[in-house]
Amino acid sequence: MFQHSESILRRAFENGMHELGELWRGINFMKRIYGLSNITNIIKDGDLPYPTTHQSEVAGMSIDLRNVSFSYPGGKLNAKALDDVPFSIKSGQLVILVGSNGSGKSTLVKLLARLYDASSGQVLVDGQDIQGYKMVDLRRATASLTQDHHLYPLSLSENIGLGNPTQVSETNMILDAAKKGGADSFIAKLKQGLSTILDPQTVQYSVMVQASDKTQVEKLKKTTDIPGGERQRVVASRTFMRFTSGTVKLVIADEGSSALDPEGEWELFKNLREERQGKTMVFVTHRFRHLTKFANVILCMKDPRLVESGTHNKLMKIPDGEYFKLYYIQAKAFDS
Ligand SMILES: Nc1ncnc2c1ncn2[C@@H]1O[C@H](COP(=O)(O)OP(=O)(O)OP(=O)(O)O)[C@@H](O)[C@H]1O
Repeated sequence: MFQHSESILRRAFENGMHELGELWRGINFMKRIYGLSNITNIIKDGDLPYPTTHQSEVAGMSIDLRNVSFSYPGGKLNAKALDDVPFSIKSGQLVILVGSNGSGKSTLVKLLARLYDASSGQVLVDGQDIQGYKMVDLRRATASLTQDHHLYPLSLSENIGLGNPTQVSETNMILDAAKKGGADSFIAKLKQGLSTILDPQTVQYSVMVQASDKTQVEKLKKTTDIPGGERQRVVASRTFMRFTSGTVKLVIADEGSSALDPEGEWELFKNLREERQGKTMVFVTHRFRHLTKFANVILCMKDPRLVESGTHNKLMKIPDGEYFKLYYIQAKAFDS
């Protein structure tokens, strides 16, 4: 009797502690959301509409980097994430950005998406300084598919439909986007299909807890109702939904397929390529071998500089070159 009461008491105490922990996490989460409203955007907005009336409505974005250098605010003293990088991407080109870890690939695409401004040098979009354009127009014209995208505690249909909010209830468009993003098969296996609501406790593990709280992030990752590969498929489907807006002129895919199996990744890039009409595409991936024959330009980074650029055939003619080396390393790592 005593033992029974003690075990009930202990369980009640443990449950109470667990609930307290949840409450504490919830309060911290809310605090961080309210904290966001105090953050001011240090990137200055421009006033030029994009696309301008001179630009073709149907052409992809052209991009020129003029000797761009960049250091992260608060990063290591004098550490450059990009050093004197020049290149040109013509409207509608498919570009593959390669390089070893930490060579500056993600930083480069963050500058193209204007998440940061260059510390020196200039980024030109369709011949004009990127800083002159209205940010909202540039965002509307850019679709980014990265590892960091979030899912929301909404239905799968809404999670995909948010790519084009005006069409969020168009089931056929959403189904088509899910197919292109590779999410259709796993969604079909769910009892509630597209109507499945993602669990608010687990779906946003990366924002529910501090990223530095690694144990908690790992715990939530394990209990999440949608595993990594499937998350990426849903996020990719949202990108395809975004294309239905007709406003996208630049597509950036930065390791947005890293959690997919090779077949899933191949399929995703094939479907992206099929949407090329009127869009410039920049793909960042360590598994680039299957893409090389489609690339107009390959940009090869080596910390933190652009060391080679050109077609696959041109770069493979530099036998001790960086691209040549990466090509064989990744071929061994991923194709065996
Ligand atoms: N937010 C940040 N603050 C400070 N330094 C950063 C930040 N993000 C990246 N860096 C540094 O900038 C450099 C370039 O990083 P970046 O992420 O662009 O490389 P990457 O080529 O995309 O690497 P990977 O292939 O591993 O994704 C690295 O030295 C990195 O440590």
